[in-house]
Amino acid sequence: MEDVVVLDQVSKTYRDFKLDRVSFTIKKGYIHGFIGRNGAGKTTTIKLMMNLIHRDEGSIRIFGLDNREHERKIKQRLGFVYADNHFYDDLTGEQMKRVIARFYPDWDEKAYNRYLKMFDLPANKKIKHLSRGMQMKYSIALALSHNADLIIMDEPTSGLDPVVRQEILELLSEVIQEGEKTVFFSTHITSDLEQIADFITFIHDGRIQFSLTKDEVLERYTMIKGGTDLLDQDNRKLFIGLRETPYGFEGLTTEPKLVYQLFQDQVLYEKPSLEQIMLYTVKSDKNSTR
Ligand SMILES: Nc1ncnc2c1ncn2[C@@H]1O[C@H](COP(=O)(O)OP(=O)(O)OP(=O)(O)O)[C@@H](O)[C@H]1O
Repeated sequence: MEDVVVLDQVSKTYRDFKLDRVSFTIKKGYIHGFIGRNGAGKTTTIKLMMNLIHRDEGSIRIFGLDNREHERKIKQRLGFVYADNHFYDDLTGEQMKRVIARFYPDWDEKAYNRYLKMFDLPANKKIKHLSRGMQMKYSIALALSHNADLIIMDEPTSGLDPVVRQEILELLSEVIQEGEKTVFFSTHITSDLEQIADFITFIHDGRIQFSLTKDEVLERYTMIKGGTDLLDQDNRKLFIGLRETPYGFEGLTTEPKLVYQLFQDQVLYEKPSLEQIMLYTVKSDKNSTR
């Protein structure tokens, strides 16, 4: 598998936050999701990749090139979609397109018109008069129309209704079908990733918790449910995170075989959702830093 992006030990310190030695790779031809809570460091990481802010340490290579030394060359092959509308509000879609198209020798007018139609986007309406969903679709259409090999998006589906979100997810799946293009996007919406992501990187408090294929993530963790009377000081250590109620406990583990040796059929073994994995991993982190 070819690496499109390689982050190696990338750090950035703000007054109250440190992005701490972040390393992961993005593989060509796949959809790669980037999850984490508010303030975990997703936007900071993306800004570093886009060379919008300067890293303190580490290296970032995109298409095999250093992202600072070869910024222009890289950006010709890259489509970047922001969470908020960064277009000139008073321009119409058509006027905006003319501004953007000039920057890209590979601009594909036919593709642009096809995406406008596919997304049902009016070309002659002022951008400020488009809904949020439409603005997002418009940004994606622009990114795709200059034939970008890599699309990077910061929270593309947040604040959108389920129908528009689904349309965008389907489009992204279509984009990678031929194996030439790569999509990387950050989100809080784990169900979007369950649906379409091939790879998932999870960041918490400025540190990467894991960067794996979706199948590896789902195989790694097991959710155990049973009565709280089964728990003692020792076997609690088998769980990454535990939630106890008067009716029983629910715990996430990466050691289902050890749990089975102890509890066998006294507990239930279930596949966790990505959301549960995120919640329980974060919880355990809180406990360990107390
Ligand atoms: N320019 C800055 N100066 C100081 N602190 C900053 C700056 N930019 C971001 N931060 C801090 O860095 C932390 C990480 O922010 P970041 O925007 O990367 O998180 P995020 O994971 O994208 O969150 P969200 O999901 O809410 O967008 C936050 O605590 C934020 O306050």
